[in-house]
Formats: sequence, structure tokens, C-alpha cells
Amino acid sequence: MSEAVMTKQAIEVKNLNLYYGEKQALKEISMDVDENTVTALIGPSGCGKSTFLRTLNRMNDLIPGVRIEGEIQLHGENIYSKNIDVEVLRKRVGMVFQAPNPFPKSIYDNVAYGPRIHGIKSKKVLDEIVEKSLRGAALWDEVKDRLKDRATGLSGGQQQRLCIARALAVEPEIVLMDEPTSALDPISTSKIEELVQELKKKYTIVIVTHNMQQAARISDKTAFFLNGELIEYDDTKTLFSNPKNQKTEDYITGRFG
Ligand SMILES: Nc1ncnc2c1ncn2[C@@H]1O[C@H](COP(=O)(O)OP(=O)(O)OP(=O)(O)O)[C@@H](O)[C@H]1O
Repeated sequence: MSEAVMTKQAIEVKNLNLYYGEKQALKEISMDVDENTVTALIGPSGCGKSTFLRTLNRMNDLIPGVRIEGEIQLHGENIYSKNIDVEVLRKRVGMVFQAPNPFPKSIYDNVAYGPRIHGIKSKKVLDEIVEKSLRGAALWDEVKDRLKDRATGLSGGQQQRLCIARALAVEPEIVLMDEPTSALDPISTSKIEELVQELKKKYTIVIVTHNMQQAARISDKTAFFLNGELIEYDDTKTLFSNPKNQKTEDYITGRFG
């Protein structure tokens, strides 16, 4: 087995800087994320949480004028090296967005979409992937009798779990979530939170949240960002009970943000 496979770190970020044109949005970020953990990114609006999340699957590449310096390794492989296939990278690093965004297709076709793009044609194999992914997203029992129905007819919470199933269908290593519950009611939110706890057994999860209680409930580690800087990164319990930096303390006690 190569060293890269044996490493327990899913993500290693070193001296990452990101500029939107002249404006620097991320400043010298260095942090490692262990496999099979949930890492929460917190901080006030505009501090760079989503920008940082998007560097992990090179989504920022799509934005004109973006410049990135530094290094990000996924399981030991530099994702900004020239010979990286970005399509393969996005298969390895799935993403779930703030508002559920299912395609205007059936429930089945939403989940089968990624595997089909990656060349899977067999109905039997697709059936298996769809069932496994929907089970993985804790949605199977609610939709198994109506897989051909349009996804847009599901409730918001179900749609978000469908988007999670869609991400799982291509067997990612890492799942990025950008405020996945901010558009959901409390019951749907708690279902997603329970699901995140299940998912970390198989995947590494990085989640942006505005909700500090949520970060405290579901994450193993928390990173506090402010003005593009990583101010503090620690075990979630330690960060919330015994922050080392005054700015972290001010933020978590509600003095700003
Ligand atoms: N596409 C873009 N072009 C130019 N500037 C951008 C772009 N996206 C984000 N920014 C700027 O980069 C900074 C960080 O934004 P980002 O969205 O990453 O913050 P955030 O912490 O996720 O905020 P929020 O919690 O409001 O989503 C902000 O100043 C923002 O205005």
C-alpha cells in the first residue's frame, strides 16, 4: 500500500491564499482534516467559509479572476497540480448546497445522473446504486414506491436528502456541505444532522454552518474564520468551552457576527 493510502489525513491545506481579483479572500490558511470526521467551518458572513469550502473541489476555478496560491492535498495528492483531472476530483469530493437543488427529473434519475455520466449503463447496477445511495441518505423508505415521481414534488428536507444521495451515488471520499440546513425546518434539520453522524462512518465531512449550536452538536472539529484568516481550529468541545483566541471567544459568545 502506498503511503498516500495509509495516511489518516483526508485533507491537508498548506499556506493557502485566494484572491478574487485584487481582493484577498483567504489568507495563509493551513489546516488538516482527519478521515471520518465532521469539521465545521464557522465565522461571520463574508469571512471566507464558502470560498474555503470551494477550494477543496476546485469550484472556485469556475469564477473568473480567481488566483490561488498554496497547496491542498487530498489523501496525499496535490489537487492543484497540473495533471489532476478536475472531473475525477469532483467525483472524489461531493458537494451539497444551501438550498436543495434537485434536477427537474425523477427521483431515480437524480441519483443515477452521476453514475450515468461516469459511464454506468446497466439497469441492474444503476438500480443497486440508486437504492444504496437513497438508503445512505436515509430517504429510501420514504421514496421507494415512487422513484419515477418528479424530485421537485418532495418536501424541502426530502429534496436535501436526495441531493445528499446524489452526491453519494458516485462514491466520494469527502462530502462538502454549504449550510445544508439553512433552508429547512427544525425536524428536517435534525434528520440531516443525524444523517451527518451516520455519513462520517464512511466519508469525511466538511460543513459550513451559521448555526453555532449545530456546529457544537455535530462536528468533531471546528474552524473559526474571520476576514479570510483561520483564527482558531481545534476539537469542537475545546473551541466552544475553552477558546484560546479572544476573537473566537468574542464570536462564540455573540459579541459580534
Ligand atoms: N465570486 C466572487 N467574486 C468576488 N468576490 C467574492 C466572490 N465570492 C465571494 N467573494 C468575497 O469573498 C469574501 C468571502 O466570501 P465567502 O462567500 O467565502 O464568505 P462566507 O464566510 O461564506 O460568507 P456567508 O456566510 O455570507 O456565505 C467576501 O468578501 C465576498 O464578498
